[in-house]
Amino acid sequence: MYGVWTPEQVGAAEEPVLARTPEGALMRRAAHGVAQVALAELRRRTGGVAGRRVVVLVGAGNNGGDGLWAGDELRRRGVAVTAVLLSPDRAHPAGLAALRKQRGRIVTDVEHGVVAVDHADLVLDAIVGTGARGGLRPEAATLVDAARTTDVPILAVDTPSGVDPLTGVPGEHHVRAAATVTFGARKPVHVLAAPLCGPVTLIDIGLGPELPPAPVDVLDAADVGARWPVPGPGDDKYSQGVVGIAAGSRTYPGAAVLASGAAALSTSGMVRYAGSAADEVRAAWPEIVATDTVGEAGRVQAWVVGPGLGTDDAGAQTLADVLDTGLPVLADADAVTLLGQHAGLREKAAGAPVLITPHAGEFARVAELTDDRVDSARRAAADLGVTLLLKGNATVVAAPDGRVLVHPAGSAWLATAGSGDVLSGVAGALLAAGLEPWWAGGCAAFVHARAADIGAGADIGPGSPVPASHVQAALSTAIRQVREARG
Ligand SMILES: NC(=O)C1=CN([C@@H]2O[C@H](COP(=O)(O)OP(=O)(O)OC[C@H]3O[C@@H](n4cnc5c(N)ncnc54)[C@H](OP(=O)(O)O)[C@@H]3O)[C@@H](O)[C@H]2O)[C@@H](O)CC1
Ligand SMILES: Nc1ncnc2c1ncn2[C@@H]1O[C@H](COP(=O)(O)OP(=O)(O)O)[C@@H](O)[C@H]1O
Ligand SMILES: [K+]
Repeated sequence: MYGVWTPEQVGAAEEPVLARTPEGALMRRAAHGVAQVALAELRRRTGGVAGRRVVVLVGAGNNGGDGLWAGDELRRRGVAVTAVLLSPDRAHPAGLAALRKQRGRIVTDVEHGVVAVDHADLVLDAIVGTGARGGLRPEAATLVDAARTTDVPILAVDTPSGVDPLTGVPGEHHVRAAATVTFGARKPVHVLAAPLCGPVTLIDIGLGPELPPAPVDVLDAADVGARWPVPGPGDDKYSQGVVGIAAGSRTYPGAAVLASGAAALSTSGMVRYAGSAADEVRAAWPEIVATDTVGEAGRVQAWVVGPGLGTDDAGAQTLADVLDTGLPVLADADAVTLLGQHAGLREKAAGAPVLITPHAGEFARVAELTDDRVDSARRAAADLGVTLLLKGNATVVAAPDGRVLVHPAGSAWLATAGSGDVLSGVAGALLAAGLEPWWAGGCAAFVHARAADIGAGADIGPGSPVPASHVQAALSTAIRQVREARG
């Protein structure tokens, strides 16, 4: 597990470190990290460094200072460095003097900057970092667009310019980095907009002791593998936690098959299905015990309710029935919509071990969703008194006590119909096995995204579209992989 800190928290942690270190030392350390990664990128992409062309886009703040000092170091290694100053009068004075001394080329107009970008082997984006406010200004936007048009690789300094460091929301013009070098701590943008950052290298600048507890956690494979429920010698089919699935309908039997099958693949105990798609579930998964109603289902240790359920009175009654059991409940899809429609159902859910899993549209039915997805999820979880998993390329899981984790999917192959049904089955199985909702949501999101990459072949190559039933089929491999990763 690793932490993510807000730009504000990182800024506050920097202050005491700046106060006890020689002036400029922190920036030099940061810039050294940038230069090292830039040299590695040049070697990897062009086979060498001497004579290679690097263009540094330099903003007026300390982010620009990082870029200038990195340019100085690259010059010393024989790289042809051009710095494009976006605010020539305000460029970091010491960094600029250092680069001039190394006979770096300095350009102060956008036209020449665009020509330099066109001929670059690598661009360093040092336009703006944690001090970003609003969308990129016109000159910066022109240069960023030029880099995108020529398809030159961009190494982002701290954060990709034009992407909000706190929310990860990209402005109209923004950098899409091939890689990012960040300092002191990872920031939300690195996990909320991971595809715009590329692989992120973290440079230690000594902030560790000054940082507060991380407001956002990111799970790794070992965290998930260590918690995945597996049977022990004394277990039987009941003792591992039986999961009940109340999903699907005559119109949407597929949701029931996808959720139930995913649950069966996620734990080795037992899955019960209750609903009007019992025939379809039995046909696809003979090991699942299927009945027509929740009342007939027999004992379970957690319920999944909602996928393909319908939002009519019968759906509302089913949701009420499972909430009344007091067992852990995973409420997805139509169950989220029903929670939005009925205050009485929200009351039943509040304070109970409930995990709700809305996509953005469903989220808006239960709470306000702003650009700040982490803050929105945290507030909604606290207000509703449930754990909330907000779906998307970066999944956000928020507990009512304020804990938040983000899982960056890595690819977008999950953007396919029915994949959410698979997630609900996985998370429900984990709830039944006794994981608390926050961990169940986080572990399920991790394995789900891994299964999509395996199903798409994105783990071994560029990948190809993967239907939800193949995501479901890849769950076993994904679970084996996380179990192999446990410490
Ligand atoms: N502190 C430290 O010890 C360390 C800090 N470090 C580095 O400092 C960075 C933070 O530096 P920072 O605070 O100077 O802010 P920064 O990101 O350069 O941005 C401010 C400048 O950008 C401009 N600007 C703003 N918005 C803009 C936009 N949309 N489009 C275009 N321009 C925009 C804004 O202009 P203004 O509004 O003033 O006109 C101002 O000039 C941090 O990310 C890390 O890289 C490392 O060296 C490690 C040690
Ligand atoms: N662009 C994307 N990148 C990665 N994952 C995505 C993307 N879009 C959606 N997902 C994931 O795919 C799943 C879709 O769930 P959902 O919207 O409920 O679909 P359905 O209702 O069709 O099953 C969620 O797990 C979500 O996080
Ligand atoms: K930047």
